[in-house]
Amino acid sequence: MALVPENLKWSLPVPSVQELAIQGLDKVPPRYVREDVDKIVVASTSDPALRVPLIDMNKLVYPDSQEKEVQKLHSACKEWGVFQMIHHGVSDESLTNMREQVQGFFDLPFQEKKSWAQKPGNIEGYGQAFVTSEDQKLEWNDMIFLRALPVESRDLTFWPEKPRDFRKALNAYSEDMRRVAVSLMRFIAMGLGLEGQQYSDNYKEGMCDVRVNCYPPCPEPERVMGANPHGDICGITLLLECGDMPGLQVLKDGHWVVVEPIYGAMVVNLGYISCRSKYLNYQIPNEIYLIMQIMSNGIYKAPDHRAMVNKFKQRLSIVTFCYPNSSVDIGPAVELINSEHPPLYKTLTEAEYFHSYFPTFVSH
Ligand SMILES: O=C(O)CCC(=O)C(=O)O
Ligand SMILES: [Fe+2]
Repeated sequence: MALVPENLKWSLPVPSVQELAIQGLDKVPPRYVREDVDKIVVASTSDPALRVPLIDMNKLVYPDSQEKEVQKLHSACKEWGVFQMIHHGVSDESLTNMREQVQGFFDLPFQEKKSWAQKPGNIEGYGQAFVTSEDQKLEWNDMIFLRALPVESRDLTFWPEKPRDFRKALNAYSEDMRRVAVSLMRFIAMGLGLEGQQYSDNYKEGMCDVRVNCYPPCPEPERVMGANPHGDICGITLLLECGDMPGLQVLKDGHWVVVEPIYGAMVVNLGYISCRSKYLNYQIPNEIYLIMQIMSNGIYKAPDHRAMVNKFKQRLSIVTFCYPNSSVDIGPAVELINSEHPPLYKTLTEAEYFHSYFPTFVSH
């Protein structure tokens, strides 16, 4: 059973940003202008210590390099909550197919894309996310959000049939992403000193939602947000860039750090159930409850991140939110609890987890 907060279940219709962008405006409309864009940005190239960690899945797998790489993964999860991962095992063909289909979809005329538009009362489909009031500031972003796994959760009325191979590519890609989550969880658990297999098994039948973000070129990129600062509502997020233009930024020690795309790498971030009313337009209590953070009893962090946009180039990102199986209880790993480290979180079923912290969450 998937759970969605009431106020995330629908989005008010607002203009397509791609359609706005082709009008050749020299100023952005007032609803997109943000006076609060936090400008403390540190380019990752300026300071090696502020470069997002790089993890090599091959090194995690091979016995000779495993111990060292697991340690590296552990510090990445602890200090950053985000890393780039190479040699993740997904074929170039699957990545390329998915990129091409996604690009092809956003290249369709607006009227065609609208065939798969969001509908009232439903979060899936093509449109703009989380617009809940007429005076809310808008993000410079069009997107399509689809539940991809388990297969029974799919609603094909929202799955584009154009380009022709979109559905096929997404089907294969989502299975690939779940496999990556399963392998990676083994090593994340090992980093915490846990027996990896069980945590990895927890993701085998898990849910995957896919969101493709399209950030069109913007006449005043420094005055808008592509995606507001937020944390992801899931276990782990796997992000694939479609090109080489940076946009994603991660908050680290008070600085926004640019994540420079590495061709073929995935960006992995630990997801949380978050709630910074400062950032979000919807009201959720002011605490952070993080699936990974709970599992690690507070050892790991979930990063706030945001997306910035570019004056001349469109950017596309393909984001997969992976969750553990819905039958798995969410709570600190028992192995991490002892008299020196009491549990920081209660153990709850998935349903209790959503309901107790987020009274507005309802099942659908
Ligand atoms: O496009 C990006 O770089 C970030 C997108 C994101 O954070 C999300 O969709 O949750
Ligand atoms: Fe995100």
